[in-house]
Amino acid sequence: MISVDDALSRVLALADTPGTEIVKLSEAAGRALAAPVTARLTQPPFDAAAMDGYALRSEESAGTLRVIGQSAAGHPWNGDTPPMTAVRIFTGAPVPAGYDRVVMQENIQRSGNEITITEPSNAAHIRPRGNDFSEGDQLPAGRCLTAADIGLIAAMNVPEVTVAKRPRVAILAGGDELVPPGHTPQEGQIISSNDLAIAAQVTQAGGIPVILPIARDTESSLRSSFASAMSCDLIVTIGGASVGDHDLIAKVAAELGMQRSFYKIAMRPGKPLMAGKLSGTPMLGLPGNPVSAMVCGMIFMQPLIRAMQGLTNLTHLAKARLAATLPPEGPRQHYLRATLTDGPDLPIIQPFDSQDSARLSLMAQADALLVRPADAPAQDSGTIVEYLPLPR
Ligand SMILES: Nc1nc2c(c(=O)[nH]1)N[C@H]1C(S)=C(S)[C@@H](COP(=O)(O)OP(=O)(O)OC[C@H]3O[C@@H](n4cnc5c(N)ncnc54)[C@H](O)[C@@H]3O)O[C@H]1N2
Ligand code: MOO
Repeated sequence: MISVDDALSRVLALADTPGTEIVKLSEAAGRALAAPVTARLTQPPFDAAAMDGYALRSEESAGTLRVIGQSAAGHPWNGDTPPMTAVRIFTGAPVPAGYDRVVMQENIQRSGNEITITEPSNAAHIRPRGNDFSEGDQLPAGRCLTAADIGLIAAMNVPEVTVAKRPRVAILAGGDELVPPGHTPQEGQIISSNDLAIAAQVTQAGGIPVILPIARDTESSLRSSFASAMSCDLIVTIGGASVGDHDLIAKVAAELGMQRSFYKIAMRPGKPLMAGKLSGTPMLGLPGNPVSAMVCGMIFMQPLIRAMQGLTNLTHLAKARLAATLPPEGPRQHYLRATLTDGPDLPIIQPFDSQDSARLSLMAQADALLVRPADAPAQDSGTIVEYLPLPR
């Protein structure tokens, strides 16, 4: 069995260079920027007032000044600025040439057309031209566009961006026991939840989930499901990955010519994970236990979907102090469902007593996956350990 790190590099190696498309800025939030954005102008384009007040010369600020006009946002003052004068100015308006300070109106006494400063200060209250960015400045590709990015690109006067196409991800759940939510299960049947949970993870990672009808535990049913999955950019199967008589994914995929990258990894939960390519399309075979499927979805599938959009993966392990004593770990890297509470220096992490990979209720309550390396020694309560935060 290969390690989790080795498996992750092999999974990421399945990603091709993403296809791109151009979208309007109003459609671009959350998309992966695929080409750098270059500012078409300088911002602010002029020295701008940062306060409502009066523009004047610093060296004349002790005297009485004559107000000769006004500069408002969108309506600059274009007249002269002779000595011992000031211009009424509003936030965002251009500071007329010749002046080097804006004094807030609260700090000025005005009588008719004359002002005197009542509370001197050295603050200029001017945003210099180019203070934010300059024409030609670039926002680099390879980032998932945030609200702030969208605002910045708009301010750069760029109305459209080149983004990676969202990968379409076929989700193929199978099992004779499964019926979709909303149906009344007959004897021996359960509700299919994995396909929907994995679809939600696909969406979170920027992909488009295509949930296929639940396949039966027969080779012909799986073959026809694979056939409908082939139009997608990634095929994710769930279940049927283990060694039972009805676990047919590996067999059918192999018969269809799957180029297997690996099958079975030193991970708990998630041992029967498989990965490879089917007719050039990346394929991941997730285990059927609901928590195993989700943990593998988070550790392998979501990074792959991000890589397919040209995004680098930032899996930050955070640190916490153990609230319990843990026994020595086995030969697989273990991801334990756990809760987090505030602690004096680091958060306190408490793994659930049950780590049954079928218990979705505990997965939904968990704040974190406590990551224990394979063969880790026993650890006392209070030891610093690493965890992956779960999305909330
Ligand atoms: N003899 C062995 N048995 C098992 C091994 C092993 O090494 N030797 N590995 C165990 C591990 S670890 C896992 S994980 C599971 C994975 O098995 P499969 O991927 O073949 O999954 P299934 O057998 O199809 O299902 C397992 C479990 O999950 C339920 N399930 C499946 N699909 C869904 C779905 N869409 N929604 C909700 N629940 C689903 C299914 O009913 C089973 O209860 O194998 C162990 N066995
Ligand atoms: O790996 Mo299985 O995924 O332990 O339940």
